[in-house]
Amino acid sequence: MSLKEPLPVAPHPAPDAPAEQPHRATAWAEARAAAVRAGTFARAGRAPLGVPLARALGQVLAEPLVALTDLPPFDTSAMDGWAVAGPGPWTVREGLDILAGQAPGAPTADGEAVRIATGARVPEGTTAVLRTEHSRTDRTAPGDAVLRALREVVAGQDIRPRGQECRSGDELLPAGTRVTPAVLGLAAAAGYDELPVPPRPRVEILVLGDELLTSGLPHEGLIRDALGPMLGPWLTALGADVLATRRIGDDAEVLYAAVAGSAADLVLTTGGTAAGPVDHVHGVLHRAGATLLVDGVKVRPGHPMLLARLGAGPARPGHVRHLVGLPGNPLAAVSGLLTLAAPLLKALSDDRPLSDDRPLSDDRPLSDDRPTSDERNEPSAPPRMPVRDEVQGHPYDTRLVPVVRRGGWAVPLRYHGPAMLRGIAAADGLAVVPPGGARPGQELDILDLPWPTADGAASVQGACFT
Ligand SMILES: Nc1nc2c(c(=O)[nH]1)N[C@H]1C(S)=C(S)[C@@H](COP(=O)(O)OP(=O)(O)OC[C@H]3O[C@@H](n4cnc5c(N)ncnc54)[C@H](O)[C@@H]3O)O[C@H]1N2
Ligand code: MOO
Repeated sequence: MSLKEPLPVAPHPAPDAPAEQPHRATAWAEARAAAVRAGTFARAGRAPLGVPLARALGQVLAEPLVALTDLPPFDTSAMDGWAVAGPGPWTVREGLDILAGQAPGAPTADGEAVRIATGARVPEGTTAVLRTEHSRTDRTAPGDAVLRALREVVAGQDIRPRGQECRSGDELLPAGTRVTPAVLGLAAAAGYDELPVPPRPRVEILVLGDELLTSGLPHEGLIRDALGPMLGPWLTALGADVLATRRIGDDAEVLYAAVAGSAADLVLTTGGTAAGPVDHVHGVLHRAGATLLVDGVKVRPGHPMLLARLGAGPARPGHVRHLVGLPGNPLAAVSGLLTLAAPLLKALSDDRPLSDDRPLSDDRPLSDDRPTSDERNEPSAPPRMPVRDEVQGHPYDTRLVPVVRRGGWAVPLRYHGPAMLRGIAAADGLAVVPPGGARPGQELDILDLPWPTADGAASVQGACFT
């Protein structure tokens, strides 16, 4: 594979270009759609994973739950009492009590009765179970007794016949069912040790930058890594399995080896997306034979973000891997996370069956904007809210602005600069501000954060508003 020609964007304006020229980066909504396409494409090659019952809770069934046995698996006594054969009174077969979990007892002959416990296998020849409290035994001689019924006995009473609930091979639940505690119980009863669930997307985070410290205070030009501690938990909250967060520095060789050797479905890099002397992401992608699907997005902050398809990597032949390059500025990285990584991961872990109305591809021309039915509802429409205050817009690009929800309004927060996290840390979501800005009262899409927010109440305290 090679870099796509022509590139869909020119991320860096020519030196003599006037400021604020519309660049050829991908429009924000189209970039999200491209990320969905990438996730959907990668999903097609993923086989369900068998996980032990205890780990399946909360996931969805990747395949229908088909009974592996008849339920009940044998004719079962529903009560403690007597297995009887034919009409009474019955001769009691002493010393042959049948308990649950035992091998089948000897067949009962017409006119015989044998003691039986709830859940025990009903012996062949049994025509009914007589509850203890509906019976009387009269001793006729030492070791001999006769059993009499105190009520009418109906054939088959208190016997749960084999297969009453299901036959082996019956579909008990359809694919896509959420695994609840009750589903775990049913699955265990039906013979399952493991359940087939969609594999969680595996993500590896590569944090670039020689200037980053992992502890202590900034000093001598060095700053704290704000993205390493943030991205892993954020991706986990999005349902990903985070394999590792690795600090790579600004070493192109180490970055190449990490990208080429990653077994993850999604490699997420931070920093190094621009054109500075140590911004190695583009060079490494080129060397790795990656296909750039999105190279720059018309969004502020975060416009140098990118999405690429990588070669298969070490995990298995045909493994579809992608890389999302997040810009280094921390709020720009959040923007890339919500624009590219989150929709890709959502599509990758979507548990609805794939449609077959059009061959899947993650790099069909941007001009082909007819959605497949897999994409039709994706990314799912975010909630909308009126914005309380005027929000300044970018002339050509979408803006993502941290907001709190307060009294039915989205209230924009200060400290929304590309390098700042103070706004997003107090926010309930990010408002999507169209090019040109928004008037007070204008309805805006709000991107939710993948954790419970206080919907204003707690976040407002100490937050600074524009
Ligand atoms: N000539 C150009 N320069 C820049 C452009 C451009 O289009 N042309 N875009 C600017 C924009 S916008 C952004 S955003 C950044 C993106 O830069 P990179 O992705 O290459 O990121 P870095 O240069 O590595 O870092 C940028 C900035 O962020 C700080 N940083 C990086 N990683 C972390 C981290 N883990 N935690 C905290 N802070 C981090 C880094 O120290 C820099 O200050 O490029 C502009 N330049
Ligand atoms: O991505 Mo940058 O300024 O747009 O932070």
